[in-house]
Amino acid sequence: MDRLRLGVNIDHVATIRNARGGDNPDPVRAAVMAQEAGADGITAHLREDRRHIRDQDMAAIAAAIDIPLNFEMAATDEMARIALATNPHAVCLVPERREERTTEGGLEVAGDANRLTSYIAPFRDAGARVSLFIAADEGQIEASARVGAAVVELHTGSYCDAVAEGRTEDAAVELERLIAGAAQAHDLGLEVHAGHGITYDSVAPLAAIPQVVELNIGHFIIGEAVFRGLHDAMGEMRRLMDLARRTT
Ligand SMILES: CC(=O)[C@@H](O)[C@H](O)COP(=O)(O)O
Ligand SMILES: NCC(=O)COP(=O)(O)O
Repeated sequence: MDRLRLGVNIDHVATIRNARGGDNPDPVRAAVMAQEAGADGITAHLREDRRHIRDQDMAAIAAAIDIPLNFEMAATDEMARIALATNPHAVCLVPERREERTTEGGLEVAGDANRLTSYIAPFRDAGARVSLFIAADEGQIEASARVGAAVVELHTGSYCDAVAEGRTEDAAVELERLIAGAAQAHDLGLEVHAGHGITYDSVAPLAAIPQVVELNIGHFIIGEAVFRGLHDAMGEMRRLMDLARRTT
């Protein structure tokens, strides 16, 4: 199997910065360090409420890195304007609710297919790969192919929560859902990514799904970097990913 790509999400460096205001710690520096430490891409989520990444961060990250930038955002007109001006390698459309603590559930694609088809078109024309952050649900996967996305990123949050909370039966059910979803998406011609809530404890079974070519991981890596540095935190994740890939 090909080497699995590791996209590092640096949102939560900005969360720490914003807790105090000012400029430190700088998410742009984190993006450059992650690149130096072997990240295959940088993911950043410009939320509508700007709770972590801000507009100027996105432009600065895009200018500072040489690896692909995956611009996560809600499918709004405001975000389309900003993202098209930033010219990212990829945009990943995610559902957003201001009251949520973190991204809950996947994007509703099946029920919003006409609007999303038109929304995606200018990104495709601009050469950006469009990814949809969805639950591993048959109808949403089928709709993602229909609206013209190139990529789906399967939401791994429920699986990772079950692993973290020791709910092994739930974890097994969620993992089966992700395995089936990855196969379906791949058969429909979609590139398959996965992400959300991934830790050292939950990464291996996800990395072993053969159709998954990229994992996007942020919160855990940034937290772990507090204790062991970004290079080591990423290195351990890389090691676990490569090991799982080799042993399948
Ligand atoms: C879509 C996704 O999974 C990430 O962008 C994540 O949402 C970032 O962290 P927050 O949800 O805490 O903003
Ligand atoms: N799209 C998922 C992502 O970028 C990382 O999510 P998390 O690891 O911060 O939960």
